[in-house]
Amino acid sequence: MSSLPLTDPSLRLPLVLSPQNAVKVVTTFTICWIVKTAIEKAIAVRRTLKAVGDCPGGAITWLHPFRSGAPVLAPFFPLAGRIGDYYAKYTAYAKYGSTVVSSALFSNARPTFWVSDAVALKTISNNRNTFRRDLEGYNVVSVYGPNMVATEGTDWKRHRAVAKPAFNDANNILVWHHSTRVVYDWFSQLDAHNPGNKEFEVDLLKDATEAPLLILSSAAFGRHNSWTDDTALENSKAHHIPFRPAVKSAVENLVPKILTPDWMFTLFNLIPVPKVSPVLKETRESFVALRLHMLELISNARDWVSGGNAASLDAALLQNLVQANMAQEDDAAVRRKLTDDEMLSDIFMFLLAGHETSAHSLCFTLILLALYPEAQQKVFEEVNRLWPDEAPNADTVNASEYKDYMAKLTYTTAVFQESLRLFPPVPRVASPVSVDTQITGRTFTQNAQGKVSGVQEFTATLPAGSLAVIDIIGLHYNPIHWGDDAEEFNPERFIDTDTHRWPRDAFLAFSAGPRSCMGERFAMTESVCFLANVIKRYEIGVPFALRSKPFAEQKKLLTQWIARMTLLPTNAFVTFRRRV
Ligand code: HEM
Repeated sequence: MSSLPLTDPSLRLPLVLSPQNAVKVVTTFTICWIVKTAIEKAIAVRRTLKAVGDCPGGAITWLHPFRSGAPVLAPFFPLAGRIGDYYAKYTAYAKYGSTVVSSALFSNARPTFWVSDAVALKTISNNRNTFRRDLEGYNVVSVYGPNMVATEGTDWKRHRAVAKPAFNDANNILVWHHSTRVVYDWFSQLDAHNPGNKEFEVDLLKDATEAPLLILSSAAFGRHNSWTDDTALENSKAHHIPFRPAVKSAVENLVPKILTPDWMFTLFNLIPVPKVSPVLKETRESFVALRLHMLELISNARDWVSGGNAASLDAALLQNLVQANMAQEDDAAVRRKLTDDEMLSDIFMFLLAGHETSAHSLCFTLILLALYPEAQQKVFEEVNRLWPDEAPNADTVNASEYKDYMAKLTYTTAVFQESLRLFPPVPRVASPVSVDTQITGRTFTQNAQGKVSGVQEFTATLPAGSLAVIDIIGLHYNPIHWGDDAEEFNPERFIDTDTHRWPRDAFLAFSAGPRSCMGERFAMTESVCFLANVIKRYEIGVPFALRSKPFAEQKKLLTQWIARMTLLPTNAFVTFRRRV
């Protein structure tokens, strides 16, 4: 009997794969892995959709709505009107006939509840033990370290306790004073370039967004820069990028900074690539320069405090942060102590939170006043009643009367609030759910004219681990709270009368509850002061090129926005003409 010829090479296993076979094996493995992952995900998503129970919706959201890619892809995805679409406002809720709708997040099969109901949102905002902070989503604002916005629990309380006392009445007086100074400084520039009462075009993003930064730098940090003068306070050794451009550039380039690993900055510096290398270089340099500027602010403030001059430092916020950093002796002070990183990061966070939000809101408000001349006329008449002659300028203003001014500028305030309702700078906030809980939503029917009927309460059960979305823009367009004309600009809705009290709980531009905006009074004061002064001096119009277009087209174009750190208006142009 002959044995098998085991030594025959044709019968040996191919221990070394040929390149073609290797490609085949890798491809097969990859396909198997993709199919397996897709099946697992599909099963997990199905299970998640069951977990959302009877809550209307039950859609799949493909992108995590609060991670870096989401705002960038927002103009294209999710598709128009779908749950998660930034521009859908209330459309998705109207589609499902419910103020709370559910979806399953594909990436991690997380049940997600989108909420546009004032009652449910009050529960969410006030119950922070159940509805937590989405800390991972705030990594983007923690480039310099941990800060108030990106912490919770005792750490957050410590940050908040240090900063909060600075946002008092005395600070609002400073805010009014510096807002007047900054706005008059701007007027001198505008008038110098546009003498007489010739009508001229203003690029609001370029020209007006500096104002809140200058006001914040002065009233919070004691840096009294002017529009043209960036160098007066510069200590030339360290910063070749002055403070204002450094802040602006850092804020604008925050997302690229977070998404780009350090080695890429180095690589693109060594190998210059057109368009990429210059942006990365500018990003890196502005963050370095801003750090140096903030350290300089801190160092000056420390000198003041240790020299016993703290009380005369007209920057309460900076003073509080620095004192909390220097705290050493008694227990109470030590409990409030801020580390160097925390203090630096809080300063950056305030520059970020207190600048773009107000700046973009002012752009939208001026655009709305250009589009609605009747509203502009009412603001003008109100301001004229307050200041029948000249409006007080930086030298003549008595800022301690700011409360009286604010009380008399109710229509101007209503215009700004209506602008915040229509274009909330922070359109949505995420809140992970820590334990099984319930919220009250409402089902309804809505006819083609937008009329709502048949409103009925229902209970949505949110399992632990799900995500609640505080849908500020959805809430602001909810007709149950704001009426059938919720899409329209109507400042009167913010004015209380004997028969109408505007729905406070349905206005979340500044959020609500313990994590609400610390700078709300600051922002309202600076914005009302800014608007009153601008309208007293100038008549605002729509850009020349749009004058022949129908109103709907003008409105559509001028109010376009994209989602960035805050809602960013993309066609912020108006005309100014000096009133005689
Ligand atoms: C129109 C202007 C403003 C709007 C619409 C606005 C809106 C908001 C919103 C919605 C939040 C909550 C964000 C979240 O939970 O993720 C917030 C938080 C905050 N805002 Fe504002 N803000 C404005 C101006 C300001 C100003 C001028 C300052 C400071 C000078 C400021 C300081 C803060 C701080 C420190 C927080 C964090 C509070 C905390 O986490 O406890 N904001 N703001």
